[in-house]
Amino acid sequence: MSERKIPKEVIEEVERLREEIEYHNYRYYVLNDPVITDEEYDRLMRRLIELERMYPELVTPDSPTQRVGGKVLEGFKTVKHSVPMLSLDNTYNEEEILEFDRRVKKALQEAEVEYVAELKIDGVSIALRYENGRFVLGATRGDGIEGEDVSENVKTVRSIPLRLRKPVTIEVRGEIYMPVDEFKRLNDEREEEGLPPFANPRNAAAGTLRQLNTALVAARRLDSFIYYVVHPENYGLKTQWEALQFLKELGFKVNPHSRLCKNIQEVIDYWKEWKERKRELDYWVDGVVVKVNRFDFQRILGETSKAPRWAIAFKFPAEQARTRVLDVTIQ
Ligand SMILES: NC(=O)c1cnc(OC2CCCC2)nc1N
Repeated sequence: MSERKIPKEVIEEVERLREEIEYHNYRYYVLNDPVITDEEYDRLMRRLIELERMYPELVTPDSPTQRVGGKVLEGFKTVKHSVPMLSLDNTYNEEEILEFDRRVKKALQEAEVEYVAELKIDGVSIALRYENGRFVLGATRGDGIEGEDVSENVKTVRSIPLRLRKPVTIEVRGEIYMPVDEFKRLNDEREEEGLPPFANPRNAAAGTLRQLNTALVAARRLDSFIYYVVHPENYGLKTQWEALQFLKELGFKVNPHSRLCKNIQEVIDYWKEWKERKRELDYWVDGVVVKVNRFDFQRILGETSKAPRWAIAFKFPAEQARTRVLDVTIQ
């Protein structure tokens, strides 16, 4: 069949709808500050779905219509990480975090070292690749060297942009998590269906990302926080704090509670504050991730095969297992 000529105004309308819909996804899911009603948003999406159905050759992998899922995959391809996805060593108390600070200062021969303190989101690590600002790959951590290509499922996470606000080629990393109220709703649903409940939001997020039916993933509300730029020097970034700002400018959802600390004492103060305040959050956190702020210092400190020497997890005390039975006070 000869190539059907698609009217220019159709191509223009499709492109405009894509930009507009992705902009509203950004406003709603990243900024939590929508500027149109749900009805207006649905009307835009329905119009784009209709045009893509009339002209399937116009569909692109980064079209917002791909966010509603509908594919059932055979399996996930394996993908090699550009640089290993490292894990974190753990510390559990002030004495151990002070020891980390001493080790860092000794290796750097520095008297003062700035840190970035970030809430440790209890979710699933994810690597995201973009080419000229367009989403091309989402991969799980796997064994740190290789992960699974879960791109089709990642596209359903509304806070993960399909197109960046700058046309950069970049890889970023972060956490995909399930908000607590979605976790509760999902477990209620599973109980009604006679399915076993998920033990915690992390397992629920991991289990969802492993689904081969993307419509099912789209029906569950996963969210994200991005915290890492691969090869930050390629973008003129000198510190982790600058990297977090850059990620925000690109359109990623970045955790608003991260704090630049001028010394380890401020890190300890931050940890003490959030050990108490974490109940205010609608996602689970299991501690604080402490990172040396300057990238030149990170390069000097380097990594072991498993974890960086320039970052560490400062865990909150484990909560005693929540008893389902209400505490009964003896009258
Ligand atoms: N769960 C988190 O919130 C989290 C995890 N990891 C990192 O940093 C990686 C970057 C290099 C080693 C650890 N930061 C975080 N905030």
